[in-house]
Amino acid sequence: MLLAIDFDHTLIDENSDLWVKRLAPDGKLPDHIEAMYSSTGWTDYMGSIFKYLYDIGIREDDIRKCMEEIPLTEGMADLLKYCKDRSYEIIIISDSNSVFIDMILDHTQIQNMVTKVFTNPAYFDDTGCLRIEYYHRQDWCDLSTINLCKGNILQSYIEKHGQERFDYIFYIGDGTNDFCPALTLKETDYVCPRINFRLWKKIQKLKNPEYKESKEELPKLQAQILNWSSGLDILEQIKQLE
Ligand SMILES: Cc1ncc(COP(=O)(O)O)c(C=O)c1O
Ligand SMILES: [Mg+2]
Repeated sequence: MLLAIDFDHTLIDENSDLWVKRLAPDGKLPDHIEAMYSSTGWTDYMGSIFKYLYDIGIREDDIRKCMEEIPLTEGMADLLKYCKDRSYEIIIISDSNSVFIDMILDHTQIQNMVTKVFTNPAYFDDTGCLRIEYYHRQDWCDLSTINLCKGNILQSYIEKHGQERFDYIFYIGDGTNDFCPALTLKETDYVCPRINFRLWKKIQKLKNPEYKESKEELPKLQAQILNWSSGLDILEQIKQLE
């Protein structure tokens, strides 16, 4: 069994990149930084936010405390613990960054339950400013951001470790950037969209008969769909498969 889990709004119940903005005065960033946001990639935008926070005196400890306030999503700690106890593999694939994810995994004591984290590498430089880099630079997938294609990461992981090792693969996510990995799954796998979030809405639309009859060429989703609002919904399904 392989569990591939998104981070923001999936493992944690917030978006860590948006959450860090509360360290700015009144939670507001200068317009020229906000103007850098792009839905095709937000790594440069986040890099500018980190530089700005550094310039106004925010340091590693402030960022850590800020990250430690973010709650895990309901049922996720139970789901991870159950899977870890059975030696199932758990990977995180996220377009956040390695510093935020490490801080939160350490604080919530789930670091040792996770086999591997795939995300944009980040570090505090010699002056103490948080820096972020692209996970990779990609031009093959227009469902993904330019710096991170989750479908490519998931499939590379499966190929590297051997498809036969995983009787079932669960991909758990919430956002539009989780659609690409969802499309790479087989009929025996499960895509788990968080109810009422963007991935769920996208998949609902795909299954709608009216949309099906339209002439638009539809992406093919082969995996079974397991909608969820708590990690326990996914845990229940895993128990049924055992
Ligand atoms: C600024 C920003 N950070 C992070 C994310 C999502 O990251 P993740 O892949 O961890 O859900 C989004 C999604 O739109 C975003 O806009
Ligand atoms: Mg997400």
